[in-house]
Amino acid sequence: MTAKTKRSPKIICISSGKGGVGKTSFSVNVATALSQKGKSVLLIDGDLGLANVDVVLGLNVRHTIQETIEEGRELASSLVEINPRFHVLPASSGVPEMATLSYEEQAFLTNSLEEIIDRFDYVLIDTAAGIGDSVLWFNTWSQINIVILTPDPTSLTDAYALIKVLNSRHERKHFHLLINSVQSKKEGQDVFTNMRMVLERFLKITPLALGAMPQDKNVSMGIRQQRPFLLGAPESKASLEIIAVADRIIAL
Ligand SMILES: Nc1ncnc2c1ncn2[C@@H]1O[C@H](COP(=O)(O)OP(=O)(O)OP(=O)(O)O)[C@@H](O)[C@H]1O
Repeated sequence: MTAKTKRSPKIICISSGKGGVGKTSFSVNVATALSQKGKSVLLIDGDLGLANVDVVLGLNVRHTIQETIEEGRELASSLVEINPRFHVLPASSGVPEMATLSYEEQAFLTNSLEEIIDRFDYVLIDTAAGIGDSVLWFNTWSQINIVILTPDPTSLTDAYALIKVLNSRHERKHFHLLINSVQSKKEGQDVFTNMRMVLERFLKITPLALGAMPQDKNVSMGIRQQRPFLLGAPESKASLEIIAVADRIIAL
């Protein structure tokens, strides 16, 4: 692919409501899997004030999205190449004001993003936790909304709250659920069925199942080693599920 090749990327937002449920780990690894399958991927760190995609990948970041918003620096200058088919757009950490962009800043960032994304097949956004403005805005900018939840009841509650807000205030109707840290396939199915019943009953939304990631020590090891578990442990249960999820994303 040359830098000038124009594409029509699929924009995919990855959110959860609750923090610490595995968004960043999932985003980094599914981006790696898509790139291994020959797709050109941009992963945006959408946690604008408390970024960690760069940490999980062990990147040496020179410029971030913050400099585009605050100084007008060209967004393309912040792109970090992981490999020719996988780029990252890092954000800043410890900058609280980045978490709440004004309407003008959001519009400026949207325009800047739209100038660079047509080089990619997939644009993935790893959002912040919670249901703050930037989370809602990235979700409405995207075509595909992935919501990650774990079997933990508080995770279900927060995922439901996120979907409710996106549905009631932003008219989003289609959600793909990724159940993370399950002990068995059955547990993943049970959590999905439970969430689907609640969403159908109270919001008239029928979610789609994207997959169930097993609890796997290779996931936390990958984070500690600052390397995708898909590369460090390609035969692990987590890697096999990530590859299956990447195939399902390609089929969407
Ligand atoms: N499938 C899994 N098996 C084992 N550990 C996991 C799994 N998924 C995530 N974890 C662990 O959970 C922790 C949080 O993961 P991660 O940082 O990806 O979550 P997050 O949702 O991005 O967090 P935040 O909301 O703070 O951005 C990490 O220590 C990670 O190793």
